[in-house]
Amino acid sequence: MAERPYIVGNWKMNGTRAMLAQARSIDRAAQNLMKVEVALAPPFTLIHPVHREAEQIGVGAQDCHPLPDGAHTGDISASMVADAGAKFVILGHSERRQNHGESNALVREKGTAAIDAGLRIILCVGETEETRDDGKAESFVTRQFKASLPETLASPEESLTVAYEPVWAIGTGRTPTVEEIGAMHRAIRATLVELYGEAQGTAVRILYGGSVNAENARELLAADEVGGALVGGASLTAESFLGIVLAAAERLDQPA
Ligand SMILES: O=C(CO)COP(=O)(O)O
Repeated sequence: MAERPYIVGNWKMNGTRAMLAQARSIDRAAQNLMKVEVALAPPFTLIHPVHREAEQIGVGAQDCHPLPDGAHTGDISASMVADAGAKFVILGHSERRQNHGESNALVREKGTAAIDAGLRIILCVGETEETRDDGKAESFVTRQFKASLPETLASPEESLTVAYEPVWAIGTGRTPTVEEIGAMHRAIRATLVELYGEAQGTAVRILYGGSVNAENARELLAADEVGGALVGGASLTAESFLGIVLAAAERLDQPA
């Protein structure tokens, strides 16, 4: 695992101001676990309130529009989430690809807009169960990843995190094996090195996401090339999320 693991909670369409107590607890605990980088991506409505609570953890958005402003009712731009306190944005999540028909090309445009607005991006990729059963998971994800990335990235290490989230593992309680995760993460790593060279390509963190919880985190975080986790359901309470953060911290203390 990378030197400083990155554990990110994606609250999806969950959370009202009552959830701020969870964010506060997570932030306070993270202050004693500095060797793990902890972040939350609440819904748009809570970005600024969570930002105001957070002394230690990073705050991000779950999406942004590719344009900076204009007549786009109901949309939120990258500079708007940055203004609210977001430091990063999750892009290309499979729920957006499925529910909003987001193409690789649109994800790429959003990524470019986010970087221009000074945000880091967490770019999500992942195959469906059918694609995995066909034996095409790695080739699919590699192609999806290349086509979703912003065309140029001045500093991939600073601006990019990749999240491998198999669609069939999200919210299902099912996860790939450690070997399957390792194989996919090695394929993504090889693509990063091909695109950005050895030094930059090896410095980008690759997170695993999909049914990560406090019980399985230790095992999943031990897979090859896993630099942290993107967590959905188990990030909604401080107790379960901090269990994952602790697993990441303990993993660091063990020999490889
Ligand atoms: O989609 C996810 C995080 O972005 C994973 O969600 P779950 O952890 O609920 O499976």
